[in-house]
Amino acid sequence: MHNSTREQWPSAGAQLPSFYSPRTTPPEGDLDIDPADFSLANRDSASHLHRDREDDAISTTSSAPSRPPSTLTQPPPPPSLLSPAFTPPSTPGTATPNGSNATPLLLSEPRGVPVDSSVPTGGCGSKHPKLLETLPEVQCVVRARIPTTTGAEMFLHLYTNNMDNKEHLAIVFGDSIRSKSLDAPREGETEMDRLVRGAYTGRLYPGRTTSGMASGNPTGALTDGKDTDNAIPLVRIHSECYTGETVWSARCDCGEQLDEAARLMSLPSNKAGGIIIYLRQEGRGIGLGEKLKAYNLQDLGNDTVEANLLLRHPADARSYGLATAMLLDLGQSDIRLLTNNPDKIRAVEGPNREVVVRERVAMVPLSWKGRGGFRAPEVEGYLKTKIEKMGHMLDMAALPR
Ligand SMILES: Nc1nc2c(ncn2[C@@H]2O[C@H](COP(=O)(O)OP(=O)(O)OP(=O)(O)O)[C@@H](O)[C@H]2O)c(=O)[nH]1
Repeated sequence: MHNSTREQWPSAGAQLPSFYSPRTTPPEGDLDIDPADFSLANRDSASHLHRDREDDAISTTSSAPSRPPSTLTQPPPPPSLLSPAFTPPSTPGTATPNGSNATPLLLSEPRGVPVDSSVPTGGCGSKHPKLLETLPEVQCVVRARIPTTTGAEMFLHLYTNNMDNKEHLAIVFGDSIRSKSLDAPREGETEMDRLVRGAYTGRLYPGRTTSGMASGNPTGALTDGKDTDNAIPLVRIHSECYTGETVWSARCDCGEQLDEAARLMSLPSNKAGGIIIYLRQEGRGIGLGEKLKAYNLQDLGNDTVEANLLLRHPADARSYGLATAMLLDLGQSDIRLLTNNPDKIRAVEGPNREVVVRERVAMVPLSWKGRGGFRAPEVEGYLKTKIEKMGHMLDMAALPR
């Protein structure tokens, strides 16, 4: 009944939120987009070649999964639709430090800006997300080594929890980060059981029979999961996006963000390792079916926030308690967070700041930096709405030239 009401929305004008006023022009007009900017014929072949070489350099020195080649070899964009004017001026924490002169930006570790969510000027926005009073319980039930197509290796950790029935994931780069719940001995289990569920040290090889951690305390890894020099690992909290990660959607940059996070965490200079917490909250928590309806509403002239609200969903229906609990299980109470989303910073810290975000590392779209990425009117509108309506901290003016 509820659903059918939603589906009849176009003729049910009386049910629209009071703020809703249909656009009279398509969004392309609003954004002043010239479709020719996106045509193949308009590409600059010289800069195209230059970027191909740059991408080659990345693949030999760093190793992270990447999008299909076609998304990496586009020319630099004409002046972006997203100008610095869209970014709120002097928002604390929006600055993106330049890469060092000595190390090429692509190969250097990303720089972060210090943030402190406990003070209003701490660079975490002004909103106070509603947090659960207690953190959910999580358990890592299995992990496995995943060699990736570019040579990087990571350990995929699969979690269960007491809040929902979904399989949330932690993608872990580096050897020093371990899950406490995975490593804890289980009653009655054999060494083979431990090997099969991934609770071992080092690597598996044919014929191996011992986990290397019979005492429940893995040799060669610190129990607090921290690297020896106490460096703070890079963390990305990523929400599932089937369209952007699997079916090549150019409506959002989710796939590119996932790849870029993996690339940064795989850099040899990133000694502290990295974690991508992959949460199963598709479509900012509204699910794939509802997100596809939102896409249709976007094609009818609404932005991403308006489309959610028209479907009677909040602009963002996500929560991050599971991410907090998973980070704690992985031994991380201080992190550097890769995000532009101020709500995410405070939310991932948990109700009692169980995890503290020490630095924010900006997630700048690759096409803004003139090194690959992709452009499309839809993703430009998506990013514009994030900045204008959701307070995302992106500052074109601070980018290195
Ligand atoms: N409802 C809705 N969800 C979308 C749309 N486009 C992408 N998403 C979802 O947005 C989520 C991606 O958000 P994140 O990658 O966590 O990024 P973010 O919170 O916006 O901020 P960053 O950390 O700065 O990237 C995924 O769950 C996508 O499925 C859309 O048009 N509508």
